[in-house]
Amino acid sequence: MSRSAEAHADALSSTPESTPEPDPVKKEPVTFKDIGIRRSIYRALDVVFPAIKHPTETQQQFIPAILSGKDVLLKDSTGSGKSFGILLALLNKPRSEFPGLQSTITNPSSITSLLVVPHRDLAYQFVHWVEQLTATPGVTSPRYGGVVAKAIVRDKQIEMATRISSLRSDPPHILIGTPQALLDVHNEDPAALQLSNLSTVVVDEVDYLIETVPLKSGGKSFYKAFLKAKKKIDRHPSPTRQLLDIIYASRKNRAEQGPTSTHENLPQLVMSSATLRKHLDLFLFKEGRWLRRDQLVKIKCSDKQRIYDTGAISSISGDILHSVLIVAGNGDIKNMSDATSLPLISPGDEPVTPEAIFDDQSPAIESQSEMPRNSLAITELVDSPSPFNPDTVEAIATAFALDVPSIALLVLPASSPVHRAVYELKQLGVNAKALDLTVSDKGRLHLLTGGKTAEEAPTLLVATLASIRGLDLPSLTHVFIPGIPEGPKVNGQTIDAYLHIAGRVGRFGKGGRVITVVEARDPGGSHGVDDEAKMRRIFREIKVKPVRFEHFD
Ligand SMILES: Nc1ncnc2c1ncn2[C@@H]1O[C@H](COP(=O)(O)OP(=O)(O)OP(=O)(O)O)[C@@H](O)[C@H]1O
Repeated sequence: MSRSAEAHADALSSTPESTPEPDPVKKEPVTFKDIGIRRSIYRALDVVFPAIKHPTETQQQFIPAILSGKDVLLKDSTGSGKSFGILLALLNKPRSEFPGLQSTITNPSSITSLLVVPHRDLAYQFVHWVEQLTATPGVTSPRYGGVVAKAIVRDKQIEMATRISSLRSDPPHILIGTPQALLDVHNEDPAALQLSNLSTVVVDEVDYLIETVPLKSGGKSFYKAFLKAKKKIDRHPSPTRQLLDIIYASRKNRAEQGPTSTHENLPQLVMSSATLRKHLDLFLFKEGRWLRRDQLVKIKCSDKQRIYDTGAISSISGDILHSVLIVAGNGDIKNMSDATSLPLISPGDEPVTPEAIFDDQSPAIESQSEMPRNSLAITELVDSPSPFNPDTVEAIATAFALDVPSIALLVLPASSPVHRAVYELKQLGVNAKALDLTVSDKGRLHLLTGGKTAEEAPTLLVATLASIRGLDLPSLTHVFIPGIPEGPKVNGQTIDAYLHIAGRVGRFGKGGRVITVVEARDPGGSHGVDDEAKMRRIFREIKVKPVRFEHFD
């Protein structure tokens, strides 16, 4: 890496909690070269991603930090270039040597970085970015020494033995995998992942992959619930926790015995998400102990989120319009009562401070499982009762028909039957498909590059939250959410879920629309607070003014 990048990273590490002031002397925009990215990569960027001209503010901070070998804890809004920037940093690293070559490994190359992601579509997105960048002449320099990236995900089609032999014969420079798939390989053949020789470990969407129990002050009953939840997690740690415990076992053991050594030969650790709550932060240091406190750069660029007088919430990306449709059960579909077509921020409203959200300490224990693909036969679909409210499905189909030009995404609650929703939407004439980037190269290319296939009717992709985190689908314009995301209660988990779902649109200068469809309910009825009021609370928390969806009353 260049000296300037090194100096930059050192400066960051000396003030780990703060964002460094921009250099007042340098007026020219910072380039990828300035932050230590090597020539072949920034030239490939010019060719393959011509819109990516300069590193974003966050990338200017975390790329040099990663290149300098520091540990990094990164939080910035969805679509701010975290994943892409991390990948550039990993590509930039030289390939590690494999010490003490083992006779069983035929290729002397070693795995330099391990990138842990929550679901397989995100793994394929990373591989796709690598393929695009390295297809450019000059980028696949001999320094990679073989395969640049490979994905390891749970896949019934690929035998474990095949996976392992592929890793052993052609270990990639960057191994991208879902936690359970990686753990499966490790359990079968501990040497295949080369965990003891890694230079970098990245956990993307870390708050999803490492479960923690919020520390909320409260009465005895809360404390009891807290202890119970904590015990459960400790007894059954997520695959990501297990993997990190294996990789950083020596650091953890030493920490239990006394002060940590800064000279351990363990990989740097990078953790990233758009939402990182305090209890995870605390856990990472107090109990996880995988990170090195004295070698840590913390980057939290939350101040870039702004509200516009359109009512949209935005990062450095485009505006996102938020609407809520209420279905009444008699065929009525209307906008939520206080949505406005000329939204204004009232003078008393403070500018958005997502730190308030960051500090929220609400129960948030998500399922850590890798989402199995729903693959029910059509007959089973028809015979089983629908778990969906038909009015909600109809409202989504109508809104889709009226407003979506090309591609929209419907994000169902965790463990909802995706194929059932696809089936029901198709019955209403919607060109619905389960989101699956593995289906075909053509389909993947279409989705990941935003390419248009003019002959195809507008498409509604259907997925669950577990399989859309971090995904970047450039041609997406609309996101639909049936009901309170990860409801029924509104807490920190709900708000994070909404932010991650909404964040699939409005990325890097593009606009987008998020439409939540909720049922009208009697507030005094058995459900207590109605869903419209819950949506109002979510919008208050994220400082968003809902706007009317103009096709309805
Ligand atoms: N420096 C840049 N300039 C312009 N576009 C960029 C830049 N870096 C990344 N992008 C583009 O921004 C989009 C979002 O990037 P990315 O997926 O890395 O965001 P993210 O912060 O990881 O989002 P999420 O929190 O949802 O995972 C991608 O299409 C990527 O190509």
